[in-house]
Amino acid sequence: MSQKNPNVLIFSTEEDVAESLALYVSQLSAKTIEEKGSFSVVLSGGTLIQTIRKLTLSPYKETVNWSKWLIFWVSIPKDHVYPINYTSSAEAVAKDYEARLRNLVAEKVLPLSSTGFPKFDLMLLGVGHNGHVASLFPNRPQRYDLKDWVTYITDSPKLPPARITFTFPVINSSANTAMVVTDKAEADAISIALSPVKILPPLPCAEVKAESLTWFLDKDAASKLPINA
Ligand SMILES: O=C1O[C@H](COP(=O)(O)O)[C@@H](O)[C@H](O)[C@H]1O
Repeated sequence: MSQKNPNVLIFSTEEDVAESLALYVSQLSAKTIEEKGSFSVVLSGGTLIQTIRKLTLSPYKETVNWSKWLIFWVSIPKDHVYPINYTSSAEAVAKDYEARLRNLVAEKVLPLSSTGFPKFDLMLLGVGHNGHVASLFPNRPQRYDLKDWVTYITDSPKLPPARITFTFPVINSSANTAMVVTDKAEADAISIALSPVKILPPLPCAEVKAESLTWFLDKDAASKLPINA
């Protein structure tokens, strides 16, 4: 994967981020469907779900070719996974999800990247105030998992404690990734992640890579970037 510098877009308001994100996703969807006939999209949880709301409104709800979309959830609070038997453990839920992904790759519904991990067309990620992405947290070993496609955590520092998550090798095999942040609480993490001065260990949100990586920030989230100082 060739890694270019990320594209950092800063908007005055959350509403402007939502507008721009809907346009970005709809254009990428149209281009990808024309090229390969489908569009695989990974959604993480959090406020991102609210920020992509404009895709469900006109003109996008009529113009996006939804029938060609494949949607995957990165980080699923165990209690919200209704189709899965949520009396089973987070470990079993993660294994089940990975097995389903492996089937989709075997059936050629999802391509395999040259990295050996599935390649999604678009990964939509938020960032937590401690710099986590998906459910890959600082000070938790899951962020260093280079083997699994899907892993689990039972002591998440953010509720709920039991979650499943894609691992970094999957996240970083994506063709396009949008990091969407619209909250002042994440401003410190954003400034650390986008600083040319690197800290060790890096925050998880600083470890996200993609062939095309775009940050969608509102002015609150971007308030601690040097350009806004
Ligand atoms: O726990 C999580 O939090 C982050 C940030 O959530 P937000 O509500 O502050 O946007 C989210 O992006 C991630 O998917 C989720 O696992």
